[in-house]
Amino acid sequence: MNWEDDSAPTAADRLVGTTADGEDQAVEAALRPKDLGEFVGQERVREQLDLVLKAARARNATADHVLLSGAPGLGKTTLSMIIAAEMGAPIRITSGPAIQHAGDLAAILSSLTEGEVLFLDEIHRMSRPAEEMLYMAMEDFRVDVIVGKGPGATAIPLELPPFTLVGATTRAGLLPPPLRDRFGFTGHMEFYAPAELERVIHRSARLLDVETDAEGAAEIAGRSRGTPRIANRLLRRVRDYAQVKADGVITREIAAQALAVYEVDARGLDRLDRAVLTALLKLFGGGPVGLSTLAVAVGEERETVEEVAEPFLVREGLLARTPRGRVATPAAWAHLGLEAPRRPAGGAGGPGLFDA
Ligand SMILES: Nc1ncnc2c1ncn2[C@@H]1O[C@H](COP(=O)(O)OP(=O)(O)OP(=O)(O)O)[C@@H](O)[C@H]1O
Repeated sequence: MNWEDDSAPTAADRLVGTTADGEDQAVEAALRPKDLGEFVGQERVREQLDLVLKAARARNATADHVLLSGAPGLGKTTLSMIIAAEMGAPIRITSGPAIQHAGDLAAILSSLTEGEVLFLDEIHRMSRPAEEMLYMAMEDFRVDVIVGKGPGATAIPLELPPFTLVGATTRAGLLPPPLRDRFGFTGHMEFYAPAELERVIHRSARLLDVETDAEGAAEIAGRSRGTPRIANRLLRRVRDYAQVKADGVITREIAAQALAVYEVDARGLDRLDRAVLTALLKLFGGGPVGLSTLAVAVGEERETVEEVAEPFLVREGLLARTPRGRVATPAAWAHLGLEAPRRPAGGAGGPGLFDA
């Protein structure tokens, strides 16, 4: 396999992408943990949430509104379903972008039943008027429905049954403070440690009826970028490989071979990530180089490099964004098996950013 193939890498349909495609959605439903006990990792959020829910149950009350923040695929939807299950309540699922008008939200809110959980994904992308309606609904369980237009418009108050709003966002910082303050509990979801992802993989393998040994699960976990959604997706691709090329059992060797075919390397970098790093190292000597130049070099849009490839490379400590441009770290050279050039200390170009 040739990682440095010339053809342009593409961001579409990434095996290590964080959004769920059609296949993911179908399988994810079957793989979702059903209660807090089954939910792997996120110890602090789980423990705090457990208290919130137990206390609400003891008071025979509806649970406080919950805000879950964190990257896609870390389990926010799963946790909202668990909250409903633990409260013995039904759940309604919608998302910020689906609520364009305050009327859309009023229709949903007015049809909720007592104690129901309303899961609002991407809550930071809701329209302003809907957001303002939500303030009152969360606090007073009441909305004002505006009837008519202009000077003749009247507000008709509508009582709502008590409900629990579970808001999810990848960008907690984008939420206006009045909205953030109305949540009784905020849980921040962290990326998962490899050992936690191994547990996710063993659990999913059991549910999918695939035999996986400890080392096989560890190999997949190490390439899953701290994200259960990616771990589950890689597991399914490795399962295919194990069935077609071997006896169906996932070992370290089989997992490594399978993921080499899919171009996901030992650290979870895919073709696009590697193309960006390779260009940075080989064409620009490790940088600094401007984002636009780097994007042209890999034949991608600026936004793709900045929003799709870079966040993980930065998180992994392979690339740094500096005021002078993108710079590779020593770990990047080591990861691609290349030797960093020695820069003359204090020479013409000034001292290298990572000179000893
Ligand atoms: N803690 C966990 N334990 C076991 N499986 C998990 C855990 N968290 C997530 N998963 C699995 O990962 C997949 C994605 O989870 P989920 O849909 O809840 O993520 P999300 O954070 O809501 O993503 P998005 O922001 O894209 O909606 C699901 O199949 C779920 O079963």
